Amino acid sequence: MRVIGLTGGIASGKSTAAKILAELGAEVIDADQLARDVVRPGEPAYRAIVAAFGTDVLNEDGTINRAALGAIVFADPAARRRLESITHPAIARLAENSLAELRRRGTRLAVYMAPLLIEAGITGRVDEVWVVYVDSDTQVRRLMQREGLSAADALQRISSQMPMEEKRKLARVVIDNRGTKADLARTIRETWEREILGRTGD
Ligand SMILES: CC(C)(COP(=O)(O)OP(=O)(O)OC[C@H]1O[C@@H](n2cnc3c(N)ncnc32)[C@H](O)[C@@H]1O)[C@@H](O)C(=O)NCCC(=O)NCCS
Ligand SMILES: Nc1ncnc2c1ncn2[C@@H]1O[C@H](COP(=O)(O)OP(=O)(O)OP(=O)(O)O)[C@@H](O)[C@H]1O
Repeated sequence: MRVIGLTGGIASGKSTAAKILAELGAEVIDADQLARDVVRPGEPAYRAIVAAFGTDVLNEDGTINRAALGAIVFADPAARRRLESITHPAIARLAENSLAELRRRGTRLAVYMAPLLIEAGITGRVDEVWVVYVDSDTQVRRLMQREGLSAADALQRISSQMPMEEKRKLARVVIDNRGTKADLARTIRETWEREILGRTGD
């Protein structure tokens, strides 16, 4: 099974790109979804978060208040690293399980979509890295639009990740998402034809 690690900055268009890849036939594993799964009440990571950050980061129903936790960790790198030290090992375990299950089913092509693929040092677990790229003005604009954040908050989130210009240097494939969504769909179809259909002998 070939495993593509799909990454890029926050709001670069990874989820949009992954949806198109899934339509073309790839099996997609989404690290952001795994990050939600590992912090469900009752999970070890949930208990560790409450021990580290207190009950202020909980909703009334006991689930994690993601906006409250996000406000803490995106403003404080030490707190963010603390949260990552709790969640990342659990996310990595679930990702390995999902990949193993896909292998058992005889899947040919899997996409592991992870915003922190490079920062978390897990590029070694995928066969190649694809980066979805946008310039920083576009990134800030789309992030503000999607989350209803101020420019300052959007920039704070972006600066908690490796700069896109550095990420793109580490990629086998750079998917340019500065254009429209239709442009993105066309770029991905072309990439699929070149990188997937064109390399079936691998
Ligand atoms: C901080 C949290 C609670 C915010 O939740 P929220 O629902 O607002 O955002 P969501 O999880 O959908 O993430 C949105 C985007 O934020 C960025 N992001 C998330 N966590 C981080 C982080 N630790 N460092 C830098 N960027 C991050 C990613 O680009 C991600 O796609 C949540 O992101 C979280 O638990 N993060 C820690 C786990 C993690 O590292 N997740 C990334 C996937 S490996
Ligand atoms: N080419 C495009 N033109 C206009 N808007 C776009 C384009 N591509 C994506 N978007 C929008 O930009 C936002 C970010 O895209 P998306 O959610 O796919 O990014 P992401 O990289 O998965 O983000 P995150 O890291 O936060 O999970 C979304 O609101 C999406 O609809």
